[in-house]
Amino acid sequence: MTTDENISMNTAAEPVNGAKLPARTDSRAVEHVGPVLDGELIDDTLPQPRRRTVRRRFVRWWLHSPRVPLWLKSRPQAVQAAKDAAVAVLRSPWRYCGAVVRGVVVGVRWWRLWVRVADYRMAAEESEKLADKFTEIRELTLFRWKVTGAVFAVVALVVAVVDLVYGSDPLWIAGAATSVALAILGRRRDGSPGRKPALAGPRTLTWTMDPQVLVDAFRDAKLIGKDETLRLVERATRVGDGWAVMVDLPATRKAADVVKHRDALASALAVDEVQLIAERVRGNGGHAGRVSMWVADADPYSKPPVRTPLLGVSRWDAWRPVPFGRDARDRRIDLPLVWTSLLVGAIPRQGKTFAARLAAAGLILDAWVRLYVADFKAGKDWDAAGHVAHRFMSGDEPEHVLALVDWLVELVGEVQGRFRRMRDLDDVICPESKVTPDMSRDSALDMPITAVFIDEVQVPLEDRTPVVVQGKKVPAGEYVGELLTWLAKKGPAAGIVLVLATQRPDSKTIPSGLRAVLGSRFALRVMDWRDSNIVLGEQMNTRGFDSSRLLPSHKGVGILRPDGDTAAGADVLATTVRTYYMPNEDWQTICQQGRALREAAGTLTGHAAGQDTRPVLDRVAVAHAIGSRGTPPTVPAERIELPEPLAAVVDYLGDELDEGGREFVPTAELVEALAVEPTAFGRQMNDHGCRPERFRVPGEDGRTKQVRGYATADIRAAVDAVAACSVDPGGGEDDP
Ligand SMILES: Nc1ncnc2c1ncn2[C@@H]1O[C@H](COP(=O)(O)OP(=O)(O)OP(=O)(O)O)[C@@H](O)[C@H]1O
Repeated sequence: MTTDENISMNTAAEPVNGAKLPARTDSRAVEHVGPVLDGELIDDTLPQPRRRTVRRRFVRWWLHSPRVPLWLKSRPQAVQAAKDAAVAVLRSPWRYCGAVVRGVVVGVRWWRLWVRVADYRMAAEESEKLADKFTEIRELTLFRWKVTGAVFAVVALVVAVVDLVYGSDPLWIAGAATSVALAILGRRRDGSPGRKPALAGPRTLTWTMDPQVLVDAFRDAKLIGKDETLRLVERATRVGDGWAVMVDLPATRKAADVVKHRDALASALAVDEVQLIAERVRGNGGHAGRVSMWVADADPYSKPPVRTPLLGVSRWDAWRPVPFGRDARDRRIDLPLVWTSLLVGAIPRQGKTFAARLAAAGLILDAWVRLYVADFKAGKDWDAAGHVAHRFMSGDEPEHVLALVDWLVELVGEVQGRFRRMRDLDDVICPESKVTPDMSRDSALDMPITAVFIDEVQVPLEDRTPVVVQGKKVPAGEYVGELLTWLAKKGPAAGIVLVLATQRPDSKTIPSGLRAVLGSRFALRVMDWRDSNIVLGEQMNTRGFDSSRLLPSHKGVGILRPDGDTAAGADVLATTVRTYYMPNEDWQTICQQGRALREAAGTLTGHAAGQDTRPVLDRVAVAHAIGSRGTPPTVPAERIELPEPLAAVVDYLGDELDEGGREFVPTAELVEALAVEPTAFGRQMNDHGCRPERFRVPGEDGRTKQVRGYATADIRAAVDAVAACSVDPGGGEDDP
């Protein structure tokens, strides 16, 4: 580390996050810093070069050589191979007997054809000369019968003689040799017609023993061609309550197609499609044609639901993915929430609220998380959250929608404030323009993770109550959509987590702009594939993920498309998950625990602390942030009465006042149009904060000239300021 003499390390810097951080300050005093050492940072977590010994080279070759069988490389594969061998040995007597019987049948069939001179007879028939050749064929048949009788007689004689002379031992040996010959004759051969037995019992188990059945299933499902075959990468092994196998498809066949046509494969394997999990193996160990399959013994979701593990924990770190549910293979699926947002969609009574509450539970158990909960279902489901939430409301009236608009405006202002403050923080505390775990827990910085839960978000999004936004009436729902889109886009980096649940995941209700910026999606059962795509994303049904195919009885089961890694793997696009079961009493316990944690940490604020403050609305800042609309006075338009001459100016300008319309309007034009006295008009406009400015405009002769006038942005701000003053004092309360 080198140092500049004019700069010293101020060891008495203010403590940040409990630790003293060195801060650089200018100082004229020269401070001795001891010897100056020069060094280099080495990251010893990276793979370091190792000496290549003969043993290492051999081990490397052994592990990578395609000539060494897989069961000699991996312990689980060896165990499975031993099990398969034991099963094969136990089954061998039956298989042998079966082969001998088939050999006898094949032999007898062959003999019948020979004795009836079938080939000659057929040829004669085909050339329509059977009548001519009849005598000849008959003689030959008689002769062959005689040969057969003679052979039998000779064999019987030989058996009798051998028995008399040498005893029964040679006969046993001959019998054994004959049975081997018959078993070879009757062995199962690919493509031998009439020799492939119909499979009895569940095919699920058969393919684990006989890979040929798996190949046939792939062929039947038209995932590979008639002449193509599969390569087993890993033989079938027992994993959880099912069987797992990894296969390589023939060249040019795609694993994505197998995932897409899982239903056909499930049918070919005679299992329900919920029992079959097919995933493309990605990354280093995989390629575009490698598929990992897992087939459950029974419907994995018919088991009783599992309670959330959060019940047993005393606290949770919101930065850790929250336990969300379990997949069919019973792997735990955790959902990362910070730095992303979540959309939950389903038809009624499928477990949306339960899923959203699971996400909330993890955040509630972190005392540093600030919660905004808006329950437009207006039921009891979210009531317990009122004990921990900074802002809470439950209801589905227009006044609740207007209150939500105020919350969102407050949050947009909050996000902007956080970005401004982050810009001023040094690189040690804030390395990027993103909230870090330490920052979120530093009360001096006041940037806690802020989670916004909106249940039945379609209610505010469809609300038609007109609100005046920058002098123009817009439906409240449209404005909520814009604010949510902005928050979902910019909020995550500033520590805002949006969780939206909707009963109507259709394209009209959830604006496409909003959907596009919601990082994580969870689709429980919906009516058709279009709705499923709206929640999960475009074309997801063609990639094999369609939540309309989930069964109605599978409550809490949905397709999760996470924004980040899950236990199913970082490269897995989506997984079917059954959420943990968290009934109301567990939810209440968690909320009480969250309250106790907040009381202990001194972070209980707002509604939960009995201080329902009005949202802080920085309308001008929001106007700049949202861009398209400007400042949002969240009161119904008809309730606003603009004073003169502002009302006349707004009327006169109409749509031209909108952003994207005129930039300024000359004073002379207004005076003439409104027929007002110029000095009084100027004074009244000044009272509303509109001061005339000089603007350069091109004149009729082509030259630029200066004109006095008003900026339309100033007029818009004046309108919004009046609207803000006319907000009904009860209209913005948190819990109306
Ligand atoms: N993981 C789960 N395991 C088992 N049952 C569940 C699970 N999640 C939800 N359920 C059941 O599904 C029912 C409906 O859940 P929930 O109230 O969350 O549905 P919803 O989709 O929010 O319904 P609505 O649209 O009517 O508000 C619950 O009463 C619960 O019994």
